[in-house]
Amino acid sequence: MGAEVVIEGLTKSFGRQTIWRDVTLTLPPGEVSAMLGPSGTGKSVFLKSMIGLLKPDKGRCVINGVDIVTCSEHKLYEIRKLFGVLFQDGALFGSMNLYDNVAFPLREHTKKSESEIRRIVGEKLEMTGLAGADKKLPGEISGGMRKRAGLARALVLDPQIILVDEPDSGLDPVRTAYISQLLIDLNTQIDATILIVSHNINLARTVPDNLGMLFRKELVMFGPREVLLTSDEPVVEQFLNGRKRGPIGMSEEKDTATMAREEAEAAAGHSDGSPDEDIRGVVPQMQPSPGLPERAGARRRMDRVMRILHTLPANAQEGIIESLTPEEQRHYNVHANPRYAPQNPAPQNRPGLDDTQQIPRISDRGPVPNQHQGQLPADQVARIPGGAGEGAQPRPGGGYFGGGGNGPGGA
Ligand SMILES: Nc1ncnc2c1ncn2[C@@H]1O[C@H](COP(=O)(O)OP(=O)(O)OP(=O)(O)O)[C@@H](O)[C@H]1O
Repeated sequence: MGAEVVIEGLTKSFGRQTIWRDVTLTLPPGEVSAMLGPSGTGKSVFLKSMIGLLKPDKGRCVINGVDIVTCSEHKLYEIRKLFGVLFQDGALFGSMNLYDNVAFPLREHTKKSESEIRRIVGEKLEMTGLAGADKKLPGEISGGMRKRAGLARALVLDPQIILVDEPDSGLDPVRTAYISQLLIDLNTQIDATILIVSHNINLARTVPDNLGMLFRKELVMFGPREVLLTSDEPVVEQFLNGRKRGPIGMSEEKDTATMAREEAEAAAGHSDGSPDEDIRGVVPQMQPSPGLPERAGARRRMDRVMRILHTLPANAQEGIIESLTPEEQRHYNVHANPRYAPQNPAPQNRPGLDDTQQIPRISDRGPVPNQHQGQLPADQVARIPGGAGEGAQPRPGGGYFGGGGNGPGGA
């Protein structure tokens, strides 16, 4: 399983310019997380800080018990070997063919024989769909292939943590879907902890287990995907819907007067070309390709999220319970909230829910209640079995759920 990354109070400035401050989050081991944020909010700086390429001003970033902010150069060198990084452009050496590019970290960092290197490189090229392209130069292949070659190279040292900087940059939506699938498949196969930085809405909605967002030099939120996907936080809502109206402006943020004017114009019927439909709500997550086993990270995440369910905003709780199959609802001893079902005239059929459990999408229900204020009333809170004692049940795949668990800020 991949390594857990615990980040506490991380702050980074360049001179007098603070990029972000007091970022605290935990990347759960073996899960896929994504960090969103408008351009220039410091997402790439965040990735570089995580591998020690940039030094934060304060805070901690702890991996396998080592705080990479304060550790020695030697320790940092060792910790970096746990990482595989896919930079935006693949960062391939232009004069080397794909084989040599992918073999490079093995030749640099290990004493493996050329025959062993050939085996590993062949395996990684195969995994990334590049078998047969090993003799090509980076300049001779498409942007999508360069990304996959960069990913193959990021995999050769068997990383426990994979950082991916904007996997969709320069790619069309179809190639973006393929690279997204590849990331989910890799997570299934090697169970590494993955952090993706992106501003692609579709990728954000369908790929990661956990979602976070940087804005105004702060981490707006970080937690299970359902929290962000059902949030009515204005900046999150604007971002997920790709709207001009909202706090994010052309050069990062707008003043209150501009926002008020835009609201008034919209209320008066002015269209700024933004989509009308509110796409908030939990959509199904991308599954591993057919033929691959169940994703262990997804199974662990489900157990983890069900342990912290009662701490999450009401809409997120609802989205999570709705996305469970009836068997899973029974297993976790939760049920979809019946408040909405009878009032829904034409519920969309959801796989895994019987007629009485059909619940309208959040966007079908009119205004979303503010989920950041308080908790659900006690009678509406999902009942979660307690610790490993009473109520704990064996899972089909082994192990028990209950006990422990992070707060919502810790994903
Ligand atoms: N080495 C550096 N020295 C000084 N400033 C820097 C350095 N690297 C990044 N910055 C500044 O940090 C800010 C955040 O940059 P960063 O590239 O992390 O943003 P981003 O969120 O990844 O943007 P995008 O989505 O457009 O890639 C920018 O204002 C940038 O100019």
